Amino acid sequence: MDSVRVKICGLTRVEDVRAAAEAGAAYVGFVFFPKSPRNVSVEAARELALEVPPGIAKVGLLVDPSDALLDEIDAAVPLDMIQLHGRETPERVAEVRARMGLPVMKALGVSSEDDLAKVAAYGRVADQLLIDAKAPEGAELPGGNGLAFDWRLVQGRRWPVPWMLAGGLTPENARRAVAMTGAQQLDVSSGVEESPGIKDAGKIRAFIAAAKDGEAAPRL
Ligand SMILES: O=C(O)c1ccccc1NCC(=O)[C@H](O)[C@H](O)COP(=O)(O)O
Repeated sequence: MDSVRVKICGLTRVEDVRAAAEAGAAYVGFVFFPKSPRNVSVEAARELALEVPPGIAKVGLLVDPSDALLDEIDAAVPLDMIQLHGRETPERVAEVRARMGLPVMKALGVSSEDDLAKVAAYGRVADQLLIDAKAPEGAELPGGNGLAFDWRLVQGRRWPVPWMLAGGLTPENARRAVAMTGAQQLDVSSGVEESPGIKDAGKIRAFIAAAKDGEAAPRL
């Protein structure tokens, strides 16, 4: 079995990019969402992206982006993947994918079985799915809230494309998350922070070690 792959999302500092790379992250994420404490400007994202060693995928996270913003990012930031974390329709996912010429990961917020009905439609247009906890009603942020959903909802499920588990993951629960859901990819943001937008190198290391260890654990 391949090793579990981890995405460290919401990086804002060069030292955090280095910590993620040294710890063995497979993906790093940059958030373009002004209301987020993890928001980075296009210029800052470019600087951070240039620090990422080859072999680690650089993901740009956007929420219902305009074409103008996509074009600005495309011109300046060397990304490998786009993550769409808003209310993008399957048609818009396909448009963004074509416009950027990059693979797209579509985030789906989950709180009940009904939310998983969208998997088939998005699986036809997205390259990957990010299965995250649904943001609470009225929340400022559509993701990065440190909330988990009931992992039993994804146990034993077959997926049309590769997927990542997200939402409320921490160094303490990452091993169990892998063992329980069979996820081969985990995405984390607030669970490896010392404060919003500021990552903790020790937590990043502990998270990635726990995620990889989960693979060897008996399935729960
Ligand atoms: O992290 C943010 O600030 C953010 C803002 C707007 C949309 C999405 C955002 N984060 C999404 C992520 O990819 C997170 O890693 C994912 O939701 C899990 O977050 P957490 O529960 O904090 O680990």
